[in-house]
Amino acid sequence: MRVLHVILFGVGGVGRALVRQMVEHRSLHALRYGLTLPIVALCDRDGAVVDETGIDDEALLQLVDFKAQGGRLANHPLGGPQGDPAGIVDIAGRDGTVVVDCTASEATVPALLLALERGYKIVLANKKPLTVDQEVYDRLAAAGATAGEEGGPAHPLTHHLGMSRWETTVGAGLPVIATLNRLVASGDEVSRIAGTFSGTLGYVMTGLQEGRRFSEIVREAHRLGYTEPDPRDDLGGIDVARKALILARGLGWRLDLADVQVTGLYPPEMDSLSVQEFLDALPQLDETFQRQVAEAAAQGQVLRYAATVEGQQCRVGPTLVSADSPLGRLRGTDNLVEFHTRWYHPNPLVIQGRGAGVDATAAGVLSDIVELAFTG
Ligand SMILES: NC(=O)C1=CN([C@@H]2O[C@H](COP(=O)(O)OP(=O)(O)OC[C@H]3O[C@@H](n4cnc5c(N)ncnc54)[C@H](O)[C@@H]3O)[C@@H](O)[C@H]2O)C=CC1
Ligand SMILES: N[C@@H](CC=O)C(=O)O
Repeated sequence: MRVLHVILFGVGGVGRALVRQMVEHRSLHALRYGLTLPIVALCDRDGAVVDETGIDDEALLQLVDFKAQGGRLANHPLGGPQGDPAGIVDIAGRDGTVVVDCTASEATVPALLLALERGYKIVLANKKPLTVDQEVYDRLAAAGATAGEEGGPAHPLTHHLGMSRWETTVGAGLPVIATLNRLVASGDEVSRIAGTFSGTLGYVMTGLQEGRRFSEIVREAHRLGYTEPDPRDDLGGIDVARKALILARGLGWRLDLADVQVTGLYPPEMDSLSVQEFLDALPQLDETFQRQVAEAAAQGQVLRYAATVEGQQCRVGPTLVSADSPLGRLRGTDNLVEFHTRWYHPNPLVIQGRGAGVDATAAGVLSDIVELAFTG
């Protein structure tokens, strides 16, 4: 039996769905792939449960229920405090370990880098480690590869070869990163990537079209687990900007988050509010959106939040499109990603489907883990 020991950071919506799916599919993985995936550490923001033999399934399910009710692992009878993710990798890691990041925090970066230094594998749903400094991206992406020709970093697509996966960082469970990597690996020339990359903003825009109030739809998207922990990351465009940057860096472009041109959907004075205050203040934006959507509808148009990666530049922001266009016909959390390339021309290669949701995302993370068990 092949064994991959799992250290999981983040037991929020995606992390909990992942644990449930891992437990549910244990026999599938054993019978079909001869694979077992013991979870040796489960970590939240300030606590952890560690068991080097693998936390048993009954305890895992109990722990995710405890987390769903707002519990902290530091206070659980099986758990204890932790303030240092790299320390967890140090004590719980061993040959054949995969570190899975389902947080929305930069605090995991040292743990991920340590994991790669030790020869462990990594899977990220978290976009932040990939969108901080270019140097961190290079180290995460180039793991396991030899240095580039002048001793510089190895090519930033080498993660595809075996040590790491971050498929769900763009388009949740949709195969966007795998497609990008395959296009690049084949020598195809990607000239433009465009579309709508946010499940939350798709849900909001199509909800507005149905005549619903902006505030009501955003609160619902938050409750359903589509938004980032702070929904301003979605509404301000920074989450889509991160996705655009991940795609651009995947093409080998050397850009930073500050280089992405971002237009947000709420006024900057709302940045100083707490998350709850922001959610409470949303009705003040209802009328503006209602008017914009009505004006657009009168012209046969709808509002979408679009992204473009082209000519060494990334741009994200609201735009009006024909209600009859591919973007205009999208519904709910669906994303649409077009790859315009030398071989996919004039018609682009298109990926479309659910782009947010904890179950689809967790399933994407689980596929990444299973794939990594057979690489490297
Ligand atoms: N929800 C979705 O549809 C999708 C989410 N993602 C990404 O997956 C990640 C998780 O998303 P959700 O589960 O929805 O968010 P969430 O807010 O429900 O869960 C994140 C969890 O990480 C924990 N955390 C924060 N810092 C930590 C640390 N240093 N160590 C351990 N745990 C820490 C938080 O306490 C929280 O419980 C995010 O990065 C998000 O961008 C990606 C694709 C789709
Ligand atoms: N908040 C994000 C979740 C996936 O990355 C979105 O709505 O797309």
